Amino acid sequence: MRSSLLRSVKTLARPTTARAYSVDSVPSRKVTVLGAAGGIGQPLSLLMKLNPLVSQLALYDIGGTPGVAADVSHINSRSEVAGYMGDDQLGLALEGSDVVIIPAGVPRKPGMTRDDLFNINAGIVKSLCTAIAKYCPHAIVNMISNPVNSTVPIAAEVFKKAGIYDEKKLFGVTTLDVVRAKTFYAGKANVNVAEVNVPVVGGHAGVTILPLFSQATPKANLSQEDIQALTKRTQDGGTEVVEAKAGKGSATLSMAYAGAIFADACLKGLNGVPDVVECSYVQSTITELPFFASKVRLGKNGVEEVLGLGPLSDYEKEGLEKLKPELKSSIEKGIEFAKKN
Ligand SMILES: NC(=O)C1=CN([C@@H]2O[C@H](COP(=O)(O)OP(=O)(O)OC[C@H]3O[C@@H](n4cnc5c(N)ncnc54)[C@H](O)[C@@H]3O)[C@@H](O)[C@H]2O)C=CC1
Ligand SMILES: O=C([O-])CC(=O)C(=O)O
Repeated sequence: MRSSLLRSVKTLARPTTARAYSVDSVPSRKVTVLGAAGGIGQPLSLLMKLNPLVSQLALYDIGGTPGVAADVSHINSRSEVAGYMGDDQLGLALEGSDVVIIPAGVPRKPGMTRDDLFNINAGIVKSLCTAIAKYCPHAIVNMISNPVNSTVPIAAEVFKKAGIYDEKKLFGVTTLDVVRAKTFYAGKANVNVAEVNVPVVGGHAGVTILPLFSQATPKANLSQEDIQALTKRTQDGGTEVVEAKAGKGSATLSMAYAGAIFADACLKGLNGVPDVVECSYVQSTITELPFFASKVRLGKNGVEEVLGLGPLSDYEKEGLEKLKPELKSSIEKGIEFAKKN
């Protein structure tokens, strides 16, 4: 799927007209980005403009979107781009949308946890999801805003209150954890990164991020010490970027890449492409927790199947038990917030 995105980018990078690929055979799909003028929003908007599965691209933010939309719209690819700014244009941005991607809200600074973003981002996510329920209740939602472990349960509660909740259509985007696990594993195992697959399960914060290196392919004979170091680096990947950016935000470019891969997978699923599987944080029964990230098969209605964990090493079993209390309390915090507010 990563290679197909790269293929799409290569195809579109050639100086061709929009007719170079068969538009007729590809369904019309509207994608809306909420928070499109931000650090993630801008490069994500660029990548979605390069995706030939998108026919309409709506870019919404509280400010700055006319400029981003004008800029991106000059790219000679399939989709028509429109920018929307401020509350009174949110409905227009969302109407008719098939996939809504949400990278809206504040990012971390050094010393902060993702949960420290809760107070500001919970309210932002709640108001955006209220608008989604009103203007595009059947859209697939890709939640990027942190803390994902809580913002996804908030979205679910908002949708339940509005009477439109469909658990098959709500996704917490954990693709960046997979992207990191693949990169770090390939480096350590000295294998071709393009061929690497590593499932990452649990949630999207610290120890709740559980990469399953015992299931990584191609197989490599890494020591237990190496596996533990890779696990820790994957769990701390976001913090590594926050510290390197030294107060100027968190991962934006790698996140835009990861967000574009996940949205592409959702669009492929909607279009009926078979066997589209990605890790995502979804409503789940594979553990006792109501939301959990695991491999998910995507289809015409969103989640087609939540796949199981597969065989775990003792180290991973231990990690799974360790992550449950934190993930449980983040889920409960989100649900409580949405019920009270
Ligand atoms: N799921 C993941 O793996 C990752 C999640 N993130 C999260 O993504 C979020 C965004 O990060 P950045 O783009 O770096 O932040 P940023 O501050 O650069 O951009 C956020 C954008 O959201 C906009 N915004 C704020 N309130 C809004 C509202 N009510 N409606 C629409 N837009 C609104 C802002 O105007 C801004 O343009 C953060 O919460 C961050 O923690 C970041 C990296 C990875
Ligand atoms: O670490 C952060 O705050 C942003 C994030 O979620 C990530 O990079 O994985």
